[in-house]
Amino acid sequence: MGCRLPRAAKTSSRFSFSRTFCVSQSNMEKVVIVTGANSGIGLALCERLLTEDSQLQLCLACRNMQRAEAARASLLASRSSARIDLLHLDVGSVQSVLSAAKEIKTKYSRVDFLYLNAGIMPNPTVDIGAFFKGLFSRNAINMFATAEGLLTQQDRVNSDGLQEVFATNLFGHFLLVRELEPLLCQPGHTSRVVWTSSSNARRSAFSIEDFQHTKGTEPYSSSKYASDLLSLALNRHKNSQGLFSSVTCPGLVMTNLTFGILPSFFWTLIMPIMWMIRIFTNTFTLTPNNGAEALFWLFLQKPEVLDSRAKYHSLTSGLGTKYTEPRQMDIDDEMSEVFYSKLLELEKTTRRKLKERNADNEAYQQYLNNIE
Ligand SMILES: NC(=O)C1=CN([C@@H]2O[C@H](COP(=O)(O)OP(=O)(O)OC[C@H]3O[C@@H](n4cnc5c(N)ncnc54)[C@H](OP(=O)(O)O)[C@@H]3O)[C@@H](O)[C@H]2O)C=CC1
Ligand SMILES: CC(C)CCC[C@@H](C)[C@H]1CC[C@H]2C3=C(CC[C@]12C)[C@@]1(C)CCC(=O)[C@@H](C)[C@@H]1CC3
Repeated sequence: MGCRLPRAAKTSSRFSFSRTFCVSQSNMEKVVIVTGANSGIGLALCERLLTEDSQLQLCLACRNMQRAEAARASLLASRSSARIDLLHLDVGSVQSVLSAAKEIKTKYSRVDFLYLNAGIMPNPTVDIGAFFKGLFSRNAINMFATAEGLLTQQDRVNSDGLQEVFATNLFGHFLLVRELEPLLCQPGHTSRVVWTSSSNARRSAFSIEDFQHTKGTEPYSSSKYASDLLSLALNRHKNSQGLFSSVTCPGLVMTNLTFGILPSFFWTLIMPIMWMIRIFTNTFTLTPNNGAEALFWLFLQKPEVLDSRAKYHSLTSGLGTKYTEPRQMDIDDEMSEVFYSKLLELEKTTRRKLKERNADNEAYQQYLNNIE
């Protein structure tokens, strides 16, 4: 267990307002990109960031533009002068990541914070038997905090030929970081990448030989462990270029993702119990605002205070006080290094495949044009 951290001294200062952006954006205004910003923890984080720093250039990178518009409208409702851009990004699609990165590079000259928050847990199943067994064991608190042994998911292969959970929760984000390196690694400037991982990330669910988790039934847990490993590797490779990566766990938060685990009437039934459990476990943060605590707290920190081997947990006390606590991750340098090189390999093959696919499509289009 790590120590409880005080709320940091505010590092962001307020500067005169300027409406110009694009490449000419002022050196002082922070550019913050949040993936999966249209709901849940991502949206709550955006609210907190704008409340902290009204000069932010905030970019909501979302798959569903209708929901992104609604999110922007809700953010603007209380902060009409906020500077909020929308960007279409499906992190589960290689083509979409490359196009979005291109757009980011034309819009901004620098990225200060990149929150890699979008995530999925498709077709979850709860092992009710294991739940009741766990409930009366010494492991009960841990079970509520990590869902260990409780949850399985059904994954599938996406149109890029990748496992969907891996592609969305990890690889798309990795590719985005790779594409944005020129904006993230700038001389004399530090930039930050913040992953929304989970306490459900478990070494035993991850295999370096099967890092996409094609064989197991815990792709979510595996993908979150993969983000922990990757963050460590990014720090090793990129700190010297001014890029710092951190990992967070929002705790158990009631969002679309969790509401998708059990039927909604069930959640309504057990909600009073959930609020009671919160008295015994500080990981039941429950509201997106509480869940975003560690993500927001990291925004206020200087890179020098960060621990690349720690996961920053959003916690909420029984009385409702929210705070951030770093806890050491179960990761090792060797595995993170091997994983990093495997990701670089996969990046190469994926880019090559995409090029071939685009060339095939172009040739086919040409053929259609010729016979018309
Ligand atoms: N809720 C919890 O208890 C916990 C959540 N987390 C993590 O927090 C993160 C946010 O989830 P949470 O707020 O809970 O759930 P939500 O479902 O509310 O948010 C998930 C966000 O990710 C977006 N998203 C999903 N797939 C893609 C994609 N392919 N491309 C772009 N965006 C996508 C969703 O957009 P769309 O509207 O298009 O679906 C949505 O905005 C996730 O990474 C999750 O794993 C971690 C620990 C606990
Ligand atoms: C009576 C019922 C069978 C009660 C079932 C409760 C479970 C559905 C929850 C208990 C612990 C929860 C949990 C998560 C999901 C819902 C539970 C399994 C997460 C896995 C959600 C996503 C995360 O990333 C984790 C941090 C959560 C850990 C706890």
